[in-house]
Amino acid sequence: MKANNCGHEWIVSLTQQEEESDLDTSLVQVIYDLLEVKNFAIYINKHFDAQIAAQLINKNTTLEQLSAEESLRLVEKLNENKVRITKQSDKVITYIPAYHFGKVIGVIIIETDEELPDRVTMLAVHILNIYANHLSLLYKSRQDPLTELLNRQTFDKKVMEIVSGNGFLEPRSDSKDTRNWYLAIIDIDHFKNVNDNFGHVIGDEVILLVAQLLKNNFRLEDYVFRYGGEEFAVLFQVNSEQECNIALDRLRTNISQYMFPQVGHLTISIGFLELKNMDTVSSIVNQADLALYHSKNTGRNKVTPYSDLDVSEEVTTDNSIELF
Ligand SMILES: Nc1nc2c(ncn2[C@@H]2O[C@H](COP(=O)(O)OP(=O)(O)OP(=O)(O)O)[C@@H](O)[C@H]2O)c(=O)[nH]1
Repeated sequence: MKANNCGHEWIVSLTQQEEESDLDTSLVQVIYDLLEVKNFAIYINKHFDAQIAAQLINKNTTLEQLSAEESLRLVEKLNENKVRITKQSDKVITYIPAYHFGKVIGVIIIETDEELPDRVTMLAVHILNIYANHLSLLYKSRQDPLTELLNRQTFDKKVMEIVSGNGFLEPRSDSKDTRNWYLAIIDIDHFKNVNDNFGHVIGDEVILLVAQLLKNNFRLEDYVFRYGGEEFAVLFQVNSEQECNIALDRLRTNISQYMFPQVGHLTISIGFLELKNMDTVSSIVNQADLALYHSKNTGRNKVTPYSDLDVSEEVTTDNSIELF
């Protein structure tokens, strides 16, 4: 895709993307067209969070890949300089930062024989700005407005991406061992009483506080969703079902000990399962749901693994039935 001098076609190509992965593909193509060299690597922090390492967008780069620590350090360094150029033997390395609201959220590293013309560097800066703005819009469209957790539409997509092995969610980079993906469905117990006794505004505040407690109890790279009104879902990686049970039980205890303003103490019920050998989002959710119902039906304030259920009578054979 060639562009005229102002890069109009490139801007159109970036801003028409509705999926993050398509936006990334478009950025890689645009940068390639602009530079006319293949020796570049694009690192972007998709979480807009300085504590999380920027991830490599063009995985087939010919440049040596940075570790998480190196990319964190590089992004931090670029906060002090706009574009940075270094010379290494006969190579020129150009670092072009990607900004979002004044914060560096990523970088393009380019290796060339000669210094890049100023016009090319400036166009790359502008393209990265447009990319970052569009990325942030897509990011916001995936969030629930009250809690800023990921929304239900994003949940379906992410589960599908995990079980289809499309690699949208990568294995945790700091672990050598194999971690598996788990889904937990979490529901506030007797939440109707909160609304009835304290009103919907306090009810909303409770939902917001539970959302924050959930976020605090999981890692930044885990995915926490507002699944429905007072229902939440979490996709996260751990080594074993036992480890998963311990983590979720810790969350259950933390919430039961938390003093909600005006309302006092509340509890949550949880059902969870490992994501494996399952093909539809609804079958996965149905199973997590059955485990959650078990927690509800056996006294609430509990964590139930789906694998603990005697499912012979309970599992529906019709995957189209949503139990939520
Ligand atoms: N304030 C507020 N309430 C909501 C929201 N979404 C759903 N609800 C309320 O959440 C309540 C859910 O009630 P139920 O499904 O009966 O469940 P529960 O009272 O939590 O009881 P158990 O789940 O059986 O422990 C209903 O009263 C809904 O109106 C929301 O966004 N804000």
